[in-house]
Amino acid sequence: MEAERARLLSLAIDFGFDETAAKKCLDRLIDLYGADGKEFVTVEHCGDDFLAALADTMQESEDWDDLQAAESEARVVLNRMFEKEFANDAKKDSSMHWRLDSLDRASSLTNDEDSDLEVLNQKDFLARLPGTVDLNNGQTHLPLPLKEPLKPKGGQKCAKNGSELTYKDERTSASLTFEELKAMDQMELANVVVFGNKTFRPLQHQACKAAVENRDCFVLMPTGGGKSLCYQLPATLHPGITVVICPLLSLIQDQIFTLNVKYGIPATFLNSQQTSSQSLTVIQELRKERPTCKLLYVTPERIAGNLSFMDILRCLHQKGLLARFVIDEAHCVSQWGHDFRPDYRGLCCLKQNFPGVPMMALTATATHSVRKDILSALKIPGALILETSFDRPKLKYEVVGKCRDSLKQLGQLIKERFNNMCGIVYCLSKNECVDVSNYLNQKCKIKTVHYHAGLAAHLRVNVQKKWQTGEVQVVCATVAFGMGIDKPDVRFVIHNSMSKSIESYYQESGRAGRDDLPAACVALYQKKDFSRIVCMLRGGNGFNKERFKTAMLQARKMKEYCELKTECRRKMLLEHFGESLDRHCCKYGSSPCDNCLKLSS
Ligand SMILES: Nc1ncnc2c1ncn2[C@@H]1O[C@H](COP(=O)(O)OP(=O)(O)OP(=O)(O)O)[C@@H](O)[C@H]1O
Ligand SMILES: [Mg+2]
Repeated sequence: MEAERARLLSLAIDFGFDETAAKKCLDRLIDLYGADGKEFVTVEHCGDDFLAALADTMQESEDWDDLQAAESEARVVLNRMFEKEFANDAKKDSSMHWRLDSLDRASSLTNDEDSDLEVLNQKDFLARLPGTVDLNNGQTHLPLPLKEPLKPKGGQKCAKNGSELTYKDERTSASLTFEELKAMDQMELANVVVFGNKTFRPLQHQACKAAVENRDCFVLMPTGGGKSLCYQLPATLHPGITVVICPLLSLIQDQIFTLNVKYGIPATFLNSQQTSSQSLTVIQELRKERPTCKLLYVTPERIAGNLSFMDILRCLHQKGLLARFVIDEAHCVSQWGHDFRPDYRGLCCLKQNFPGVPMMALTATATHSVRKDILSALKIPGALILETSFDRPKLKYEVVGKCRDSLKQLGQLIKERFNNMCGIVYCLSKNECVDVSNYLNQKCKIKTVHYHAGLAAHLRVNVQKKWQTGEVQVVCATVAFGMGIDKPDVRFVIHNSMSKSIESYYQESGRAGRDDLPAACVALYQKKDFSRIVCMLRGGNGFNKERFKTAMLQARKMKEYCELKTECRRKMLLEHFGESLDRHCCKYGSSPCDNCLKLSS
């Protein structure tokens, strides 16, 4: 008993809990188990329960962030977009078009009655671009892009099994010649003309092709790898509607805006929080003989067990207009994933009810067991699996032990290594981001702003704008910052507190270096942060014992990452996702992790 007591105490201390509080809590636990249950008081039997009880007894001084606030704001924004659109529609007597005059060119390709690209041959297609191409004159150039012109980029590399794929000059303000356009297939042309991309990124073309061939497929690509295009492009080529299941309103908001406003592709949404008149308008559109919208975004609870929605899908299917189901952020399907959502489990009904309708599932974070679970839950065991390496070779992974004055340490780190560079500092709670931001501003004269889900929507937009335009250097944020944020030149992501899982860490740190230039991912670590994670997991909405255990396992793995002494951090991250890496690739690569760097020096 004494030996177990000592083990449990050392477990608590190892996880950063205060020793006196741990002793008290352990005495209570031993009392609870009583004389008969003594043999069960072991680390193996009740280690997690002990840590959980300990977390419960700790003073709740932190304001944990959750995505609820961001979600309700997104609902308001979506509602506004919706109302505005339909107010305009009443005037122009058309439906489901979010047109912008400046994007008429794109709209004319996708919104017109007979606009499905498949019915157009290449010549027709080009001829429909107003005043841009003289088909009798091979020299004429088609001006790009429909999106904001971006400067040509350096080659971005993606290594898979030793082979290197390079993608460069992704979007360019340079024009393409007629010859170049003529040599393109239908998908390449749509990529250029509708989406403003010069080339496909690795696997995008294969994924689009699989979709066009109506195959079920599972796409695994790193964060920011370009998964959306894999289903948005085929949606513009196919007749009918692509139904996209997306877990968060904030992600839907971002996609709806991009599709309608940037690309001129009509897209709409249904969620359980719309007013009945709003959903009725969408439903009427869907029930039309020939609906205009090409993509329909829905949240998962809209599908599972919803008979009226199933009926709408059935009607679309009967008319041959149900093009595809897309499950974005598919890791939410799996209980073993880092972001399990019970409603995603109900998506099995899609294949059951519509076996002939192809399905595409996409994620950036799935271990091998999660993948298997996703495929079986969605009932697509034979899906074509398309995966690129999760490696981000230009990201330098490091862990720095926190000193006593950790804020000073953070300020110095930014000043010395990332002076005037753009970055994100991730914090665990709302009050932590406010404190860190204030300290960096006042004591270190680093221009920062804070961001969490509790800020009003207009403040959040403001913060994002200031950071995006470079008016401030650093955002101190909770995990609420990141969804839909796609800034290319983030040079560093520092975790001021440990992430709750390897998956979250990979996603959050992956916001660095999207321009494929070197960037640093630094985790500041101290044991105490683990106990904060335990408190957060205990306090989370909809606490559930089983999920707590899974979350604890995930957090432990993250702790292991932070405590690696000599092993390669990149290797551990990749192995977590089932990918093997020869350590030499990190050690002799362009951005070795801190441990590999130590080895070579
Ligand atoms: N072929 C391409 N050429 C140039 N830019 C591209 C291409 N494909 C996608 N992009 C751009 O890359 C960015 C990231 O794309 P997207 O949001 O689809 O990534 P994602 O894989 O869904 O990332 P996340 O895992 O964060 O959701 C977007 O700005 C998108 O416009
Ligand atoms: Mg995405």
